[in-house]
Amino acid sequence: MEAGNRDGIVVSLHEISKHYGSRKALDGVGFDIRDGEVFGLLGPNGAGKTTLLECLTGLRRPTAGSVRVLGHDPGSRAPELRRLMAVQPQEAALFPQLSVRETVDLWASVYGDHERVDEVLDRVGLAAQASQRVKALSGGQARRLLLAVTVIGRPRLLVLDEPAAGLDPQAKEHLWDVIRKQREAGGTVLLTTHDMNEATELCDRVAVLVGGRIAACDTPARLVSALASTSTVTFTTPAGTDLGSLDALPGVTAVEVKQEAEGRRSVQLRTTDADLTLRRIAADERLVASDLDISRGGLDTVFRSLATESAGSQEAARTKKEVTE
Ligand SMILES: Nc1ncnc2c1ncn2[C@@H]1O[C@H](COP(=O)(O)OP(=O)(O)OP(=O)(O)O)[C@@H](O)[C@H]1O
Repeated sequence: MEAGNRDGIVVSLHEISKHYGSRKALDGVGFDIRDGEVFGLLGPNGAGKTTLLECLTGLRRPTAGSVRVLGHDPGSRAPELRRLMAVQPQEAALFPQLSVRETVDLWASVYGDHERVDEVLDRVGLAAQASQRVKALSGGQARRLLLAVTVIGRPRLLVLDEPAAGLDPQAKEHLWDVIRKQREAGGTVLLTTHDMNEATELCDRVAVLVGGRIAACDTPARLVSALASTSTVTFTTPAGTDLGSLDALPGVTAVEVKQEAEGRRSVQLRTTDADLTLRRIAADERLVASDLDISRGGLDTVFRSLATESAGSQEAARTKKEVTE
């Protein structure tokens, strides 16, 4: 095992705050990332995700708190850390005149131990473009190349800021494959994403950052079972049907008519017991219900409620402060 992660902790953040003048971008953030985890950082625009990644990769110094990455202070720019942690570079780091293979060869030459160049090109979906010049690549292809140069040195920790942004579905598959291979090889991944499906599919744990604070941190499944308690049930019924009985069904918290057309009415219910609600609707002959459907709460439901709740409580705290001042 590598020095610095004997306790199985690759990243350790404790009470991190970062202020830009009077703006608090991060406010007492703390969590650990374990060896071999794919860890997702989620949060609405402006939540502080990039700032946190910058503190973690040594690009910024936090105003307060401590960061350890593989046993090092990232601000120290330890050469050991540069070898162990790979951060996806910006497009400006690429030389337009080089070919795709020459680019990856060049990055590989920096590392003593590295993956086979052709194997990595294949993994990111650029095998067919290996001889093409960088300047002739499309935006999505250039992002694949950036991913290739990030993983070529077999990093212990891979840090990716919104890696899926701007990728087509096939390129996303390649990205997910790269991330899964990193985990299979025993590596750790930290990524930010706005895609809840991606977070659910890929991440072992996620932290939801809202207004510079951690609103929740757990596995996607545990967050969903703890926080996304309601599901949506929809069905259609003949227009004019009496819907009065629906409110009284066990678990139902809201009933809404979504649409009425051609003698049919589309009804949507929020419920904490989707299976029971569905059975009762199907069994109620007066409803003549058809097109019954359930949409269970997922990580997107959790995300929306955490973002709204935290934004609401921060607004309330600000108002209270203004009132008392
Ligand atoms: N260099 C800076 N100077 C001043 N304020 C900044 C600076 N960088 C970020 N901020 C502010 O800090 C807050 C957090 O920004 P950050 O870019 O970390 O958010 P983010 O979660 O990455 O957002 P996004 O999802 O939009 O990329 C925002 O309010 C932003 O305006």
